[in-house]
Amino acid sequence: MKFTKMHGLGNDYIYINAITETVDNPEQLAVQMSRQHYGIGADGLILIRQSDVADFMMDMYNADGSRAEMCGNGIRCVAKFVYDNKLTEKTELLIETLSGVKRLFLEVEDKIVKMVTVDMGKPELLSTKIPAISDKEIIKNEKIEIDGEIYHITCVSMGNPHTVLFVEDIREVKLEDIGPKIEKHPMFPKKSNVEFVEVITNNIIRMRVWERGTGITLACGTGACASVVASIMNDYTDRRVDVVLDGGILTVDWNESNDIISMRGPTETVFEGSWGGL
Ligand SMILES: N[C@@H](CCC[C@H](N)C(=O)O)C(=O)O
Repeated sequence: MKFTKMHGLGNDYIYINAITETVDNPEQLAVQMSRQHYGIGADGLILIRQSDVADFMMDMYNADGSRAEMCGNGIRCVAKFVYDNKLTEKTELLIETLSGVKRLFLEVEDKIVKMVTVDMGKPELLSTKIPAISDKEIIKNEKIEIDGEIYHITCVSMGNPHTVLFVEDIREVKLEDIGPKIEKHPMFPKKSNVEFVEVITNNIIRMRVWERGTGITLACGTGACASVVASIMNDYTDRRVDVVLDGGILTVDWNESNDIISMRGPTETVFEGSWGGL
């Protein structure tokens, strides 16, 4: 089976053209391929499938084999994959996900994809839709207690669930300790991605992420968008923000007139290979 390893700001996935390759058990394959030392090593697996309603479909699995509704960096890499592999010549594409169809724009110079922007759609703020169990309709700067400590959370869905926490100094956050406790907190029936954010200016935030189903990653596109939405909701930033992640910078814009979020950033192909049959 042919695969391609790609990343967006170090958020790395294994990409398979499932239009031509048969993948029987994607959940199990995601676990096997994503493992360091015994597999390829990645944050998860992304299958590119045919779509009845868009140009292509993205089918995404985290490193633990769980399926996710949306992946912001992954979908930008899917756009580069289909262009580079000549599955399309379009530089404006529609890609179906489990959270709807997204529009993508490729910036191409001399046939080389430089940057990819994705229209991520509208954020969902209703707690019932995130989903999060709460007596509040919108969870904005609400308290939760974990191990006797009080944390303030803001919850946003970008098709997938996110919990954002603002901190004074991001270097002091013990992500590997607190991340999984929030991810698996009983208030989140589908678990949650977790973002810690330090506001630098009203146009720059620093963010680190604990991803549902994967753990610490170098970047998260949906997480960057959720963090910008939470920053605006809490009056910390303007609507166009550079999000500084461990792996690089994503530019996120929450359009005031149509409520749509766009996200722009780089994508890279690392290598190609074949899996199995040895
Ligand atoms: N890294 C992704 C998000 C991947 C899915 C996430 N872990 C989930 O389970 O919701 C991104 O760039 O958005």
